Amino acid sequence: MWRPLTDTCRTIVLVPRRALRTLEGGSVPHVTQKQIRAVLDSNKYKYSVGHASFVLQCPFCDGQRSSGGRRTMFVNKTTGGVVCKPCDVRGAWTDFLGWVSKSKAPNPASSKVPRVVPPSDTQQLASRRAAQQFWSSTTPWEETPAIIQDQARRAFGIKVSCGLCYCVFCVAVRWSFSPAETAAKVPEEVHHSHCQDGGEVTHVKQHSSRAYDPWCYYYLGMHTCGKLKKEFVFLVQFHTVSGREEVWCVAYPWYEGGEVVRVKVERVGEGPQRQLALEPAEGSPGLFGWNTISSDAKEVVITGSEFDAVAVHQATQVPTVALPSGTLALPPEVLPQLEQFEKVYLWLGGGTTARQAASHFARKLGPNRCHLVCLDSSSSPLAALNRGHTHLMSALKNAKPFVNKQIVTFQQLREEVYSELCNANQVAGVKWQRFPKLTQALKGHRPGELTVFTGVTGAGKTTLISELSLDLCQQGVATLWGSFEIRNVRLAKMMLKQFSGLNLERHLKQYGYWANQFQQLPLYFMGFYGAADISSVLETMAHAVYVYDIQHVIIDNLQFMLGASHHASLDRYAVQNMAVAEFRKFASSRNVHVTVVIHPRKESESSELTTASIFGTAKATQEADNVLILQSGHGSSKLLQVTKNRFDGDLGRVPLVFEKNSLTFSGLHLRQRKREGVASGSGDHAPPALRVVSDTEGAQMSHAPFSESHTHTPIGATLKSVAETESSAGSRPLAARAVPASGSKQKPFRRSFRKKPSAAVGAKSSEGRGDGGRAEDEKGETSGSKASELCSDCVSVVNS
Ligand SMILES: Nc1ncnc2c1ncn2[C@@H]1O[C@H](COP(=O)(O)OP(=O)(O)OP(=O)(O)O)[C@@H](O)[C@H]1O
Repeated sequence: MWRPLTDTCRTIVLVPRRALRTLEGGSVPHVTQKQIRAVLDSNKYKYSVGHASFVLQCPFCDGQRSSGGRRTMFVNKTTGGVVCKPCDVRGAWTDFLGWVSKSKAPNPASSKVPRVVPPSDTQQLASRRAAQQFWSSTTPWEETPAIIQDQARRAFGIKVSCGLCYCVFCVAVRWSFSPAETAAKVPEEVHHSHCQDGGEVTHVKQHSSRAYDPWCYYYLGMHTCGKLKKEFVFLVQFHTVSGREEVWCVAYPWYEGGEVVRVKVERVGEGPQRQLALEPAEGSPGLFGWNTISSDAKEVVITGSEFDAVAVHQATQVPTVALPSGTLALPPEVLPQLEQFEKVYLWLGGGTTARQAASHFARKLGPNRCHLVCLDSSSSPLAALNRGHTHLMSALKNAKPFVNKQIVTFQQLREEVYSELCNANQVAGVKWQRFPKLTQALKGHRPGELTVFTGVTGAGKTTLISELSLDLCQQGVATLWGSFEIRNVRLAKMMLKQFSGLNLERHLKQYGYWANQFQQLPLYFMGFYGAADISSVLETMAHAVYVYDIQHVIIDNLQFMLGASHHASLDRYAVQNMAVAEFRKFASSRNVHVTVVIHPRKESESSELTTASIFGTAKATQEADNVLILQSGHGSSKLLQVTKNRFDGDLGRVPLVFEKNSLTFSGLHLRQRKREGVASGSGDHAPPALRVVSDTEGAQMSHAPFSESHTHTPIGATLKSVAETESSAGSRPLAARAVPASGSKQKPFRRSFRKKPSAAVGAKSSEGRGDGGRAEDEKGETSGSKASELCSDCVSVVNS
């Protein structure tokens, strides 16, 4: 039977692990390749020019630690960041300069230069030990209950087409072995008849000339030896609102130097239940499949998911690795590992998002060696293999070189155009979940566009744009905020309220819980405040796009950024036009969406703003792809007007209602409750469900040993899945435990719901389902007659 949960098989922290970071204004290291070369030359370092890095013998490696390692240091060409894996030295370019000046060695390669930054040996060893201990506590696949095996196959889309071991899922098992463990003897020749699809049988021949063959090893392990030592499915705990929960996960090891250094874990489940984790939580990202790559391999396939990697490898036998965060990011930390390859195939899937990610990654990897693989317009390698494709090898052969030229022909664009036609929905961009009417007008948020956003002073521009960007960020759009008008602490506080849907000043005990969730968003802030030099802002943006794969940059606002004093000699309009042109260029060349807030010129307060009201010349609106205007209405209600939409021309008005407790304009929480009351089952397209926890629970969770659990898929959706798990497990509904805030005796929400029988039912049933605490909670927070007015407004927005 599968192993019971032990202390060693303990809880893990969900990924992507991202901290909210501030990119210090002006202090982002700016270095050119010329400068790096000059420093290396002047210090007499011998180096070669790699694809993404300069490669040199590490001057910091000491004999002991680097034994067996390659003593190779990589200096990133774009950032100047340095890495030497054997001695675990890593740092920024400025660190490197500091070490070099300290060493003052006439012959640095041979002298004893003090190692400056690496973590202590004990730290590194403890981290590796934790990973290996975790890895060894996995439960063998063949010992997992059949029901879990089926669930896992279904969840990961793995079609088992034969009764033997040669399905993709089984094959994946072999990736869990270290080279030492896999030194098994391979029989002279083994024939498998597998992957039957529609009557077609693919015969795979294994040759004895291969010292080690993954598939045969599994074959031997399973059928000759009868038992495997380690597998990759095991039991792990996740922290939930109700406490610890035991769930099945698949573990993907990241190897370095022949040993497991970290394990990525994916929860077995469908849709929003898919969660990721890393053990240990702290450490560098790695590549799945690295242990299968020989040091002299000259080509590699990079996929977005682990099972895609296995599928490609199975079908083509070409060295293949999977990225740590799929199509979301290519962390610079893994670039040195990929330096050895002269040819890199990027096979991230067939959709528009995958294509865009592949193009972005190709620029980071060095465009000249990159080839883009696309089997057809929508399928991943695994899906293709499941369909019985025997053409994965020819897809690799037909891979197109990455086009990074000024002149292209239609022939080169032909497939991309076809893919866009097939994936019209994806091309339209990421949809706002909180603002469906905005999605209806703009269709989505697309990379490479410039949005100009305006509204009168104090209308709520920052508040609204914050919620709009948060909505996208929760869906995985990596976001960089440049707030030149209000400090980052205030901005983050506002976003946290919008994220939790709570007035956290009244629920301080829940701060830890929500902060832990919020911290996992791919959200970054520039450290500028007040006027700033546009070139430093652009440099910071470029750095963030390279290092953090930023997809959305917000400049709030342009007038504050430009300031008055900076360009006294120049016409203000000219300065603004220049800045707008730079942002336009940045958006197009980097394929990043840039949103710029611009104040309007002073106009009569009674009249509505128009496109022509935007301060400056017509340049800003001409350059923009989208123009959004926040129109002030009566009381707390406002309108967001779309006055320009270059994508498909649809214009429109989005009704907004300001909710003071959560500083939101979307009415998300009310809409959520109403839907749960009216419709049964929310489905995949439901907006993220945020939930209320009681103060006591919040406090417990924020101090719990693994309270930093976080999600890969939109956080709200994951929390919702947790709620479902809870209620299905028959645990006490959360609403019953939620502590209502003290205060007002009014019941505005309940009253307004009572007007509509279906909504009233919903309010009641939502209590039973675990989120009704919010109704109790909010009734204490929403005060005065405005509250009841707000509530009926929101219901009407929902109805509309
Ligand atoms: N509809 C609203 N009703 C009441 N208060 C609001 C509304 N919208 C925003 N606020 C509040 O008004 C204040 C100013 O909002 P915000 O900073 O978003 O406006 P802004 O348009 O960006 O201002 P500025 O013109 O100074 O840039 C904030 O405290 C915000 O919470």
